[in-house]
Amino acid sequence: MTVSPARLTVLSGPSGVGKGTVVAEVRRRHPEVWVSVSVTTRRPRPGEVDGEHYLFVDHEHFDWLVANDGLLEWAEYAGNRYGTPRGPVEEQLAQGLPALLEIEMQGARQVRASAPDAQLVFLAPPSFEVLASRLTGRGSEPADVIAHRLDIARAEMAAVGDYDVVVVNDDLARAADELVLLLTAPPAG
Ligand SMILES: Nc1ncnc2c1ncn2[C@@H]1O[C@H](COP(=O)(O)OP(=O)(O)OP(=O)(O)O)[C@@H](O)[C@H]1O
Ligand SMILES: Nc1nc2c(ncn2[C@@H]2O[C@H](COP(=O)(O)O)[C@@H](O)[C@H]2O)c(=O)[nH]1
Repeated sequence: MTVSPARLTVLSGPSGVGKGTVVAEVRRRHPEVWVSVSVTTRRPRPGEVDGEHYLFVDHEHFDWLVANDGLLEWAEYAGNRYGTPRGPVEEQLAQGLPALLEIEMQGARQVRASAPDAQLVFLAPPSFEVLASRLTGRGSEPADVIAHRLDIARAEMAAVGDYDVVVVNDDLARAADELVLLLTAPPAG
């Protein structure tokens, strides 16, 4: 895969749309694609590995990272906090290599404000009903958390105009194809 010159790409979209699944498919095809590992105060789900899926930290550690400018962006989402460690992303970009963040909307807006050249990609579901069924079918959250995430999803879907590109995740292979193209496209301008 020939990647574009140093470029920060943000993949965002409602919980359950398939961001993690599409990124995993892209990395299955192109293991060299570098994806940031976020910190979170959320508890690990069964099967999630510390340092691989997330860096799982307590609230004190998260506060310390915020106070010491250790996060490129961070947000509170559905009762937990999530953030992108600044150092690894800056090191990647400083080497002229691309970096991919998989984050929610508040964080995407912060990246836009601090890095206007970043490419913001919105992963959209084929319909709200499909989104609800994917989130429920994943079986990782109780019903009240799913309802909360779907409420947030309504606001996120309404903000699609904030993004540079929309990729519809109806078919996994095609959505992955589109993300690969975006990661290899030269920066606009
Ligand atoms: N194109 C697709 N077709 C059918 N099912 C899909 C597709 N993409 C993802 N899924 C399924 O949808 C569910 C949610 O996917 P995933 O966990 O990747 O979403 P996510 O956007 O990363 O969620 P979160 O933001 O909560 O981490 C999973 O069960 C996954 O297998
Ligand atoms: N602003 C940020 N959002 C992030 C980050 N890492 C993940 N996320 C997003 O949080 C929600 C919930 O994730 P889940 O793993 O609990 O389902 C989802 O939209 C993620 O994309 C981050 O570093 N910053």
